[in-house]
Amino acid sequence: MKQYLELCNRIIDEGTWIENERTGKRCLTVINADLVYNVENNEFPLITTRKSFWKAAIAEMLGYIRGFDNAADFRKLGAKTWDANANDNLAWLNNPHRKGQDDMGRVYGVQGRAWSKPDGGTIDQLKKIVDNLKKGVDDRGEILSFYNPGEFHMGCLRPCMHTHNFSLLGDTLYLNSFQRSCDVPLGLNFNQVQVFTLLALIAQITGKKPGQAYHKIVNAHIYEDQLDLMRDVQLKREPFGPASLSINPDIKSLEDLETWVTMDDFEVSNYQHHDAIKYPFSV
Ligand SMILES: Nc1nc(=O)c2c([nH]1)NC[C@@H]1CN(c3ccc(C(=O)N[C@@H](CCC(=O)O)C(=O)O)cc3)CN21
Ligand SMILES: O=c1ccn([C@H]2C[C@H](O)[C@@H](COP(=O)(O)O)O2)c(=O)[nH]1
Repeated sequence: MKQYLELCNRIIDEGTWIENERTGKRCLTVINADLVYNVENNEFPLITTRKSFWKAAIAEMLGYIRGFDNAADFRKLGAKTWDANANDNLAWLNNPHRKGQDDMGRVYGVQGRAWSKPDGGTIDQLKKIVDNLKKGVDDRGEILSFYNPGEFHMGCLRPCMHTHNFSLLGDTLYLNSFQRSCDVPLGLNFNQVQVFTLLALIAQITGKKPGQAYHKIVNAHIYEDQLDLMRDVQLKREPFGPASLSINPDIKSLEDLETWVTMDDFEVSNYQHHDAIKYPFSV
């Protein structure tokens, strides 16, 4: 929580106003932030200075693991987060690659599970990583990358958290996650939960101990219409202590994650929080 608050304060104290053409809004922006999550001790990085809808964040991550390309599938799991980007963005609505209502195109999980090879067929990056880690192998390239510039024109949004790089030291699993662009009031609240949970889940299904997760953010911003709520409401509140996450121990394989897992398989304890804040969302 401390590192989140420090980043928010840093943006407010030192940020530069930058025009953003895609959304038509100005963003108060800083470059580079490094966050660390202690998965080993189960210090779940939930924001306490407002209510965090952590189940939707995990649902979104599970949808990426499953390779979803449709906002309706995310909704069924419990995340409404892709509705606007799939259905309310004019550039995407007019894109000939859009397959209809709720289609997101070739984004995130599609790249992670079915990256198109120029010579035909697809690559399942996540399955390769899980198979290797299960065998105790780290080939120094255990990388899940959603960033495929050759297919940006076939998706509704370029991935923000675009690369997850796993490492094994003995039987401890580490994760470095890279994010190019971060909506700190809305997106980061979710992304922190996702980085933590991704390491916890992959460690669980590969039989490894989770260590630390390192989260690198390049462009960290607050949109102009979010600034007052962040500065005058959220940052005026006193944070509470950390929560912890429990994951159903029956989840033992990638196939389990792909088939029967729901949000009922995740529970949070000791989550004390202030009231929800409704931040404006920019499409
Ligand atoms: N401008 C922008 N910010 C983002 O954070 C973002 C995008 N666009 N586009 C792609 C995804 C979608 N994400 C989202 C979308 C919506 C919420 C959101 O509305 N959160 C609310 C309510 C959540 C709920 O009720 O489930 C929140 O209070 O956290 C969060 C992240 C993160 N990403
Ligand atoms: O997981 C996510 C996904 C998206 N965001 C934010 C970051 C930006 O505010 C927008 C994406 O806009 P770009 O113009 O493509 O950078 O979505 C996030 O914080 N986390």
